[in-house]
Amino acid sequence: MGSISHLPELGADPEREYRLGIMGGTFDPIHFGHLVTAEQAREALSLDLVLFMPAGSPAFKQNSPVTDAEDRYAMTLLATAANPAFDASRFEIDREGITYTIDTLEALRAHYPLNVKLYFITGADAVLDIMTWHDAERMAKLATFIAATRPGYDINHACECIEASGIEFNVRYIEIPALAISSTNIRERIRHGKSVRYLTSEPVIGYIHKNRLYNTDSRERVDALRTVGEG
Ligand SMILES: Nc1ncnc2c1ncn2[C@@H]1O[C@H](COP(=O)(O)OP(=O)(O)OP(=O)(O)O)[C@@H](O)[C@H]1O
Ligand SMILES: O=C(O)c1ccc[n+]([C@@H]2O[C@H](COP(=O)([O-])O)[C@@H](O)[C@H]2O)c1
Repeated sequence: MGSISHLPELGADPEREYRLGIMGGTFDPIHFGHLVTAEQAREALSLDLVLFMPAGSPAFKQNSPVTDAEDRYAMTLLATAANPAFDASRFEIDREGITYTIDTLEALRAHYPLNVKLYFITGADAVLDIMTWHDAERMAKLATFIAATRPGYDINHACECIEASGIEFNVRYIEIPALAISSTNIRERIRHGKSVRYLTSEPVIGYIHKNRLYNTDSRERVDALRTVGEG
């Protein structure tokens, strides 16, 4: 499974409880919806730190093309750099195979002493199907799930689905300022030459343009190279 390198120190004082937030996502690209969600969760649950964890090979996106993990990690690093309570982790992108949250939570649990509590942050869409995630019952024992409201998704419905599953998830629901931003929409806008300013941070936008991510040009370039390679 591999160890988690470069992890921040937490849990040194055995008399104190520490709270570690994990913001998991594909982050293709990371945007202000992710950052607001993490920051509001940090404040609402008094988290000591939020670790942004780009998924290496997202379990539910096996049939969709996903941008190279190094690019998604670089953008995550750029977007989180200015917040002292945020950190970006390579753990899931350095792991081989399909990325399952259970593997990450088990590794974090083994790494930190028990006075460090784990909080996995999700939006209302992702939390809706946590009962179908790999090894959901074991996962439910390792972390509290923070479910944040997201425009277009019904948090009450998510709540009902989780209850109906019969798995005893510990879920905390939080209301956050609504930002109807998605990575899909950002990718679409770039493909059509539209502005993505104020949907994600300037350094992320700079990185996208410098590396020609998401635009038709780069897609055509990849296809052309593939054709040459095959020919
Ligand atoms: N605007 C938002 N408000 C609240 N939560 C969000 C928002 N965007 C994403 N999230 C949450 O962040 C986590 C990671 O999301 P992800 O990286 O898949 O972004 P996405 O915008 O949903 O991407 P895509 O459009 O490619 O599916 C998920 O738990 C998701 O619910
Ligand atoms: O472990 C699983 O089976 C699993 C299935 C779907 C999603 N997840 C995690 O949920 C987070 C959001 O996923 P996504 O695909 O919406 O970006 C991310 O950390 C994923 O690794 C995890």
